[in-house]
Amino acid sequence: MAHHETDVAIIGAGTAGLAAERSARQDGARTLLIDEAFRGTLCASTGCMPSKLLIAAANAAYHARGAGVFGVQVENVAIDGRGALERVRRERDEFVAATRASFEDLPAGTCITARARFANQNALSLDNGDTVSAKSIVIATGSYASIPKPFKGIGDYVLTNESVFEMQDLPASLAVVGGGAIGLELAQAMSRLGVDTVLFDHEDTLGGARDSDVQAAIVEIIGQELPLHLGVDIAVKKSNDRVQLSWSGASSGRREFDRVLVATGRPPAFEGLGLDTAGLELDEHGVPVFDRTTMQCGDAPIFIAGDANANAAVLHEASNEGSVAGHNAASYPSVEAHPRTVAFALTFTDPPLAILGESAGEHALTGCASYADQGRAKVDARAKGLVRLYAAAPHGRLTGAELFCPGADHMAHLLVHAIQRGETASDLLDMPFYHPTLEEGLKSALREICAATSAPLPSGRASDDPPGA
Ligand SMILES: Cc1cc2nc3c(=O)[nH]c(=O)nc-3n(C[C@H](O)[C@H](O)[C@H](O)COP(=O)(O)OP(=O)(O)OC[C@H]3O[C@@H](n4cnc5c(N)ncnc54)[C@H](O)[C@@H]3O)c2cc1C
Ligand SMILES: NC(=O)c1ccc[n+]([C@@H]2O[C@H](COP(=O)([O-])OP(=O)(O)OC[C@H]3O[C@@H](n4cnc5c(N)ncnc54)[C@H](O)[C@@H]3O)[C@@H](O)[C@H]2O)c1
Repeated sequence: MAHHETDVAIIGAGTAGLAAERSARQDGARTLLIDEAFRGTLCASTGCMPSKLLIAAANAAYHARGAGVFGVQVENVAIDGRGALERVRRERDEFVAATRASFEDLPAGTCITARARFANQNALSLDNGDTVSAKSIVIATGSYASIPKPFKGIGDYVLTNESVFEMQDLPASLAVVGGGAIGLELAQAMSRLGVDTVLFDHEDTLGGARDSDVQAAIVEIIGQELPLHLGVDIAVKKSNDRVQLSWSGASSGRREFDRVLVATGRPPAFEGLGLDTAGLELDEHGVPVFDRTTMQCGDAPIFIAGDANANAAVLHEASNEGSVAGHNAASYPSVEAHPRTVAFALTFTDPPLAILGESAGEHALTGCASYADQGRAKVDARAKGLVRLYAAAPHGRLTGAELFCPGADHMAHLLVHAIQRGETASDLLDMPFYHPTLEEGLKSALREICAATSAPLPSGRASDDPPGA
């Protein structure tokens, strides 16, 4: 049992906590990084990286099967489920090892392996018996996979992002419950890997898209690959060696599956943290009320970053928030506001879904481009989906976008950077676009916005596209 005194104590060594520790230390603070296990970040171990590795395998299978359209015959495409999952884990383990190696680079004595609990606003008690006093504390405890009650009673047959990548082989059939980012990505990947997959959601929307045309496109395009049951209530029970789902609502039915993957949201991980003893104001979901520009909880010497604040649960936000939290924790009671970057979320389906900036809103000017007939997309035999751009009158300053089309993961960067720089549709059209590319497809949406504003099409630039653009 030891007592530790420090300037900044950080609870949680994930992406947010590591960024917080680094920035507080760079500001000259003494730091302590407390984690229950130092397993490596969620992103590397059970999040971004293994999911993208599984998607890569799935897309390899999909493209091999689809090569016939180009006159390339690939016979007998077979999925080695064990091999696919082994590669996921092998590559994933390298990402995890790199994260773990970064713990070892921290100054000696920085890391404490224990679960932390608030004793008061400046003190923590650890489950190894140690105590910590700190001038300020950063909460970076991440999130956990919530499992709705009915699914809790069926043991190992229920998978989450924590167990799905540990399977030794692919199941023959899989129910995916929850059509958010995790459910959509993994359902499509499993289906492409030959698993008989069905996706369920109690809402009638998928992937968090706010635009009804984009929603309709997601349902149509993903629905061509696997059955979707949206707007349904689901009951579940174990049935011999399988799981039986019954659903009712917008559709109804009953079916047995080998496994069920639950992806119904990830609330903040606050269990045992003693937030009540920290004297913080909590919102209706039990999350400390905090300032998005300083990451400070009220006026307390406590800061919160990453999935723990349930605000923007994606990696680059966890990293930036951690950096701001660490900086302000080090300088507390003086804190500095850092403007947020434009909201940016990608879901790595095929085609990918990108949601940027503000939603359309009542007064937004909108521009639409279909990718069902877009030149480069047709060349690549992946012509589907659409783009919706939003802009503010009177000049057509870009404010947001939703893309569900080939290349959306890359084109979204171009657009989100333009939004953050305050550029107009006309400004973007003044830039060169190469032919034939997916980016060219954005021009018709940008022109639509220009046509509705006082900002003219840039002079000296083509107002039409060549055939095949
Ligand atoms: C399947 C999946 C796929 C994803 N894909 C993407 C993607 O492609 N792109 C993207 O941008 N984002 C993606 N995300 C989201 C992204 O992974 C998270 O937003 C990000 O990793 C959160 O980082 P964090 O630091 O907040 O949490 P974590 O990395 O989870 O860190 C929290 C740490 O806190 C520790 N901890 C918790 N409670 C305590 C306590 N009381 N005491 C001590 N330690 C504690 C935990 O052990 C853990 O190490 C994905 C998430 C999932 C689940
Ligand atoms: N590509 C990425 O960046 C990426 C990938 C995966 C996850 N993530 C992050 O992880 C977070 C969590 O992902 P998620 O997909 O678990 O959550 P989510 O909140 O995005 O989606 C949960 C879905 O489950 C549905 N749902 C909830 N309870 C249900 C029930 N009882 N029955 C049926 N459906 C139910 C909801 O309607 C919703 O569609 C996301 O918010 C995202 O920020 C990001």
